This record gives sequence, C-alpha cells and structure tokens, in this order.
Amino acid sequence: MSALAYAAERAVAIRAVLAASGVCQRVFTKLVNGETITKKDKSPVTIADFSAQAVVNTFLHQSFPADPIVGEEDSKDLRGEEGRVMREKVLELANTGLDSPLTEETLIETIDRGTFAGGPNGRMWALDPIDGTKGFLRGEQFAVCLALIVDGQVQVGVMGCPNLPVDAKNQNGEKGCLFITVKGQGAFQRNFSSSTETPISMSDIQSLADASFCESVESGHSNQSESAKIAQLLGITKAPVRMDSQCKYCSISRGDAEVYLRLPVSASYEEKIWDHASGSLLVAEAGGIVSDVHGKPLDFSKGRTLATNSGVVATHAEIHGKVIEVVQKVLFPEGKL
Ligand SMILES: Nc1ncnc2c1ncn2[C@@H]1O[C@H](COP(=O)(O)O)[C@@H](OP(=O)(O)O)[C@H]1O
Ligand SMILES: [Mg+2]
Ligand SMILES: [Mg+2]
Ligand SMILES: [Mg+2]
Repeated sequence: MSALAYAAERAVAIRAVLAASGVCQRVFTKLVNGETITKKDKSPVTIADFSAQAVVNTFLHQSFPADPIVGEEDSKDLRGEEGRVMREKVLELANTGLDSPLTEETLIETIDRGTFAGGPNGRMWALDPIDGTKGFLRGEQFAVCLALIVDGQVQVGVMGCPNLPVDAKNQNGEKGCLFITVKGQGAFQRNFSSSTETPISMSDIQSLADASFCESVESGHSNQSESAKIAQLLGITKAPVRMDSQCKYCSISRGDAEVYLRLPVSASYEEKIWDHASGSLLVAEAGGIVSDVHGKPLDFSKGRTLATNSGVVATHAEIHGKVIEVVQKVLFPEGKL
C-alpha cells in the first residue's frame, strides 16, 4: 500500500504544534505585564508568541530544511541590549519545548526563518505561533496554527487549541484539542491527552432558523453590527458565539456552529495567510465552503497576505450561496460600493 500524501508533513506538523502548544500553556500562568510588547500595528505579542515560533521552526527545519516559512513573528524586538530581558525569557521558554537547546544566537536565527515573502510557487509553511494573542492574554481561546501550502494551495493544516473544550456540549470538561487535515483526506480532531483521531464534519442543518454563527471577540477585527444585520436577514435567532482565533474554523468544522463571518472593518486591512490557511482547509475538508465576502475563494498565492480577498465567510456547503447573497445585500446595498 502506498503511503498517504503528505504523511510525513502531517506527522511533523502534529509534533511541532503539540510542542508549541505545551510551551504556551506553561507560560500562561507566569505571564507578567512587562512580557507583552505592543507591535507597530498596536497588536500585542508575548514571550509565548516568540517561543512558539522558535519551537515550530526548529521542528520544521529538522525535517524539511529546504522549506521556507511564512511566520507571523520576527526577532526585531529581541535583538540588542533593548531586547535582552525578553530574549532571555524567550530562550528559556522555547527550550522547554525542544530536545536540543537553542542558544541566544540560534534562537534569533530560528525565529527569523519565518520571514519568507510567500508567493505562488513551490512549498512553504504558514505559521501563526499564537493566533488570538488577545484571547491568550485573557485566558480564553487561542490556537497554534500551522499549514503547508504548495503552489498556492493549502495541502496540510494542523491547529492546537489548548483552551478549547474537547466537547462543546461539556464546557467544563476536558480542554485541549488538535485539529488535523490534509487535502482530500478529511478533517480530524484528537485530544491533547490521546493520539486517537476522530473524523469531524460540519453540521447539516435543514433551516437557517436553527443555525448559530460565530465571529471574532474583537470588534476591531470584524464588523459586528453588520453581522447582526446579516444574521437577522438569514433568520438566525441565536446570539453569536464570539471566540478568538482560528478556533472558530475548528468549532464550525465539528458542528458547534454553522456560520463564521469575518466582515472587514476597514478597506485597507489585508488578512494574513497564517490567520486562515489551516482553518480554511479544515472547513473545506469537513464539508464546508470558505470564501471572502464576495464569494471568491481565498487566494494563498499572493504573498504574506490575502491581498486580493476581503473578509471571510465560512459555512456548510449547502447554505454558502444563500449566506453570500445576504452578505452582499448588507455590505453593498444598491448605490454603495
Ligand atoms: N483590523 C483587523 N481586521 C481583521 N483581522 C485583524 C485586524 N487586526 C488584527 N487582525 C488579526 O486578527 C487575528 C485574530 O483573529 P480573531 O479576531 O479572529 O481572534 C490576529 O491574529 P494574532 O492574534 O495572531 O495576531 C490578527 O492577525
Ligand atoms: Mg499577532
Ligand atoms: Mg493570527
Ligand atoms: Mg499570532
């Protein structure tokens, strides 16, 4: 029997994401104020973001040394005397997730292996070491997200969600699950505590009146007043489930909700490929369709951002057309473009 496509990449991605998730879990209880930096775009970054990127990049380099990486973070804030305190903390934390320890020098080099510009050709990994840093800081949802993109198509996606209940119906039960997908091979969930994988699929609702939708917690990341109008027009009566990170893609993939709306707040913001690569493949493999607000597929071949897309609409395949119709009506009413 021939091995399944991308079996090696899948296995390495799982190991890398689990190791990085462990690093994030260990640091959370110890985070203090000084360990958060505010980036130029006003978004926060913590020692856990840098450490998780160092850990995943190390695993990738060991197994696939020739593969470029499009990672969210870079080492700028860790360099020189100004970055010394943070650098030492990141080094210590990253090494808790690695068999052979990095040095200060190899740490910087390892993090900066994530600076690839992306593009349409060849293999590349897209890494968000912590997606939902704001959720992480609040003790809520976040995810370590890793995807392999080949010639602009996402082929493998693995997401680690340390704070996500393994069963949405039991919010106080076990937490920590991994979502795994390879194009053409389906979508799977396993718990951090076990290597048994279970196939997952989107819920097959008959009527939108029974549906629920999810969106970002952050009103600065997704237009929540427009989504409320869309939900109303669709006949959705349940309140939105607000959740940080690509845990939203994971949640709809296993049937916790039916629709994920991410409506642009500003025309100039370009979504980042690491915020959507793994999650969008998971949804597609679970029976859904992911597009932008115009119904256009997400295009991962344009560099580090989804430069030709605007927002995200992810739903079960059967209702996607209807949802896009209403999204268009609300976002672009006659006379307004
Ligand atoms: N104006 C904006 N519009 C949409 N997304 C934004 C944004 N500003 C930041 N983001 C992205 O939103 C991500 C979090 O998604 P969500 O809002 O669904 O939790 C952030 O990822 P990081 O937390 O990895 O930086 C960041 O990349
Ligand atoms: Mg960020
Ligand atoms: Mg992100
Ligand atoms: Mg991030």
